[in-house]
Amino acid sequence: MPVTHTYNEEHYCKSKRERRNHRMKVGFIGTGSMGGLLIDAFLSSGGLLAGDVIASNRSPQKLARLAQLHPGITLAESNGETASRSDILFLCVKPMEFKTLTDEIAHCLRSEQIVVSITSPVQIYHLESVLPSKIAKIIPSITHSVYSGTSLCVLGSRLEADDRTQLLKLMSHIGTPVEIYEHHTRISSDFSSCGPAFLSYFIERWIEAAVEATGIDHTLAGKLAGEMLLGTGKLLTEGEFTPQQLQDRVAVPGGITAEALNHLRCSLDGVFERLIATTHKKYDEDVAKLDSLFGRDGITRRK
Ligand SMILES: NC(=O)C1=CN([C@@H]2O[C@H](COP(=O)(O)OP(=O)(O)OC[C@H]3O[C@@H](n4cnc5c(N)ncnc54)[C@H](O)[C@@H]3O)[C@@H](O)[C@H]2O)C=CC1
Ligand SMILES: O=C(O)[C@@H]1CCC=N1
Repeated sequence: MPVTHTYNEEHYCKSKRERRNHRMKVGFIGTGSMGGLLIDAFLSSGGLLAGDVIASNRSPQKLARLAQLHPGITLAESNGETASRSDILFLCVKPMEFKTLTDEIAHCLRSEQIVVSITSPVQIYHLESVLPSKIAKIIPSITHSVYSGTSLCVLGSRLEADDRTQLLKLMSHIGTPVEIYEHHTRISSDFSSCGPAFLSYFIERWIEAAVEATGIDHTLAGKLAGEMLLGTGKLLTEGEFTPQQLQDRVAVPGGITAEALNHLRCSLDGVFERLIATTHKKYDEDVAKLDSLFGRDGITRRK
């Protein structure tokens, strides 16, 4: 998307006092599934007001729909406009779309702005090598649409203590921000971001088997499973149970749960090792492609 506007930068050159009073503008480039969900969640949670949000997207139809849902947000005419007017800028496009986007917006960004990638394989070093701004990676989760789950935060070298506070405070409106090492991004997002899909698959197969074996109503089984997951989640967080403690508590020795757990132990042997190998293989492939797109030469990769 070409930059079609030149901006009056006066807004960004205010005195410190004026800047303190200035409401933060948060930009979103890419308003698809995740960008749209983040905007919805920030606005409905009260974390942001519509006037704080500026957004752009490759397809204008999605932007128009967003504006209908959230009157008062600013629809930028270009990614350059979103970039230049944001204090915090979320890049919500897919990994292989990052290089084209950063090429487009690099000249619109400044050193005091914070740019956040929401996708796991894009590394802090990729973005620090091509953008002048402070860089963070925050991997969100679909669970944020119900103000739940963890957002995984990796903070780049240019962020200062105030930036960290500001980002964590913003994310705390829609979930629980957790700082992680960048080299644990993949395994952490296996749980927090992919987990809802993995567990839903497990539940779906269980429900299908239950319907087939017993004729229980599908919707009822879904309700039982969902409520059970919610309660289990609460016990593992607020209830301070460990997974092992929960099993011990439910599985009476010699009882039905204990017998079924023995079956699961055998049947699931190796499943999670293979799951982790699968996500990490795909991640490594994506990082390698991004290294090539961003020009690996000259980039110092931090482990
Ligand atoms: N789905 C999930 O639960 C999670 C997804 N993510 C990550 O979020 C990223 C985005 O995923 P989705 O939102 O599902 O993808 P999506 O395809 O629904 O949304 C991407 C949006 O970006 C727009 N776009 C692409 N290039 C653009 C450009 N140059 N300028 C402006 N707009 C552009 C597209 O038109 C589209 O609307 C992915 O990298 C994914 O890994 C991260 C955490 C969780
Ligand atoms: O980039 C990622 O790792 C996220 C997690 C779920 C989908 N995409």
